[in-house]
Amino acid sequence: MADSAQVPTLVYLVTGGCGFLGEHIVRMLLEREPRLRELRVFDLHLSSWLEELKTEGAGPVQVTAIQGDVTQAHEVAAAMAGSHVVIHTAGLVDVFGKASPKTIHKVNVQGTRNVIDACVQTGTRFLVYTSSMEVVGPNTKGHPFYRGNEDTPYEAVHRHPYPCSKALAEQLVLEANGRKVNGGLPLVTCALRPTGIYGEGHQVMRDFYHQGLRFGGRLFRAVPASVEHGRVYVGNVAWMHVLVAQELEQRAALMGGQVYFCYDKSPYKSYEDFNMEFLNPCGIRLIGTHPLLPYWLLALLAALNALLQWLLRPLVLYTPLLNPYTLAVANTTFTVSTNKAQRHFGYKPLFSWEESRARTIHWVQTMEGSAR
Ligand SMILES: NC(=O)C1=CN([C@@H]2O[C@H](COP(=O)(O)OP(=O)(O)OC[C@H]3O[C@@H](n4cnc5c(N)ncnc54)[C@H](O)[C@@H]3O)[C@@H](O)[C@H]2O)C=CC1
Ligand SMILES: CC(C)CCC[C@@H](C)[C@H]1CC[C@H]2[C@@H]3[C@H](O)CC4=CC(=O)CC[C@]4(C)[C@H]3CC[C@]12C
Repeated sequence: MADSAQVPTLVYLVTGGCGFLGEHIVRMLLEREPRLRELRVFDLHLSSWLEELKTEGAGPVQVTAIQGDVTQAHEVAAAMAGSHVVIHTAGLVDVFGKASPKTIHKVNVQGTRNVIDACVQTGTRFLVYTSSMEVVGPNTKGHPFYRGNEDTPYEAVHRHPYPCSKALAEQLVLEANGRKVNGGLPLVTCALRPTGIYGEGHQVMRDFYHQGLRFGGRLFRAVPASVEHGRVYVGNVAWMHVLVAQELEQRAALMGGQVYFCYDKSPYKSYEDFNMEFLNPCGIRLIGTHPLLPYWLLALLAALNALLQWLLRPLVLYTPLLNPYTLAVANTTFTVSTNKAQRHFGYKPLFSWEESRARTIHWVQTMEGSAR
């Protein structure tokens, strides 16, 4: 990438740029990448905020909205022609059985293959991939991953289509590092592994909030408070993507082919206790210091939900929050403690825990249908 502090020259493409994380990446790039000339936002479904951004919020940067499908190689290649950096965040995030395993594989694995091939074909040299903590675990055996880092040994065994697809896609991205792209220069790739992301726009948080409202401002504890979950604020995940994209050229030898967990100063808590950091100030209480139902009963209900999903599939899509996979993930400690991103490219969280919390609470309070 040419160093051009004065004249913006760079063209970025963000796949999945209209999603929860994608929107934050798009806005962060506009705020924090002064070398940006054009920002291409590629997504299956284009959002209305993009139109507003194009007309008002982008300053001198040209924002180009591209409605496209990562599973269609020609669409990806056409969108990518002439771009310098790709942030590939598009993906099918489904642990509830909304999509078939085949579709999840197609979008997450074939889609990623198409992005890599398009880099090679069009001569795009820098690829940042949004992977996931799920590539590591929790594994099917429920082994805890406690304050682990990128080098912590862990038996990564997956059966669920989502983590399987993310693991395969990440592998493709890492193996592509060093491949010659059109023009003869090497591709530089990197994968970021967020833990559970939270913040403005988080759909699962929205669901929990509305469920709490339906139950008269109450949620019932389902997971022991002792099970810790790694969580990271969406603004910090977006900032990490932008920083990696900015540093990949200068530090290609160090960063190329590497994985980085996304982390910040969010506290380690159980999934539910963490959510209460935001939902409590919005009028929702978590009932019980221990799970109200014993684990065996929850496991039975989860299995029943899975059976119902299968039986009802020809008639209706039944996708409850509780299924054997979500129960297992929610009940397994998975926390990260690392400074690899700081050592390799100087990452420091842009948002403190207090700011991340305040922003998320504000979002819940102003959400459509909120109690205020
Ligand atoms: N939400 C979370 O807690 C975590 C998410 N991730 C990863 O972060 C990425 C973004 O996730 P979220 O923003 O949470 O999900 P999201 O569902 O809000 O965003 C994904 C975006 O990709 C787009 N997309 C889906 N299929 C597409 C296709 N075939 N072609 C083009 N665009 C397509 C969707 O329209 C959507 O805008 C995903 O790759 C996910 O695996 C990783 C760790 C945690
Ligand atoms: C009622 C149940 C007992 C509790 C339900 C909570 C679950 C819906 C969520 C608990 C842990 C979440 C996952 C975790 O944060 C890791 C993830 C990483 C990703 O890349 C995608 C999302 C997710 C799988 C996330 C999904 C919801 C949970 C399973």
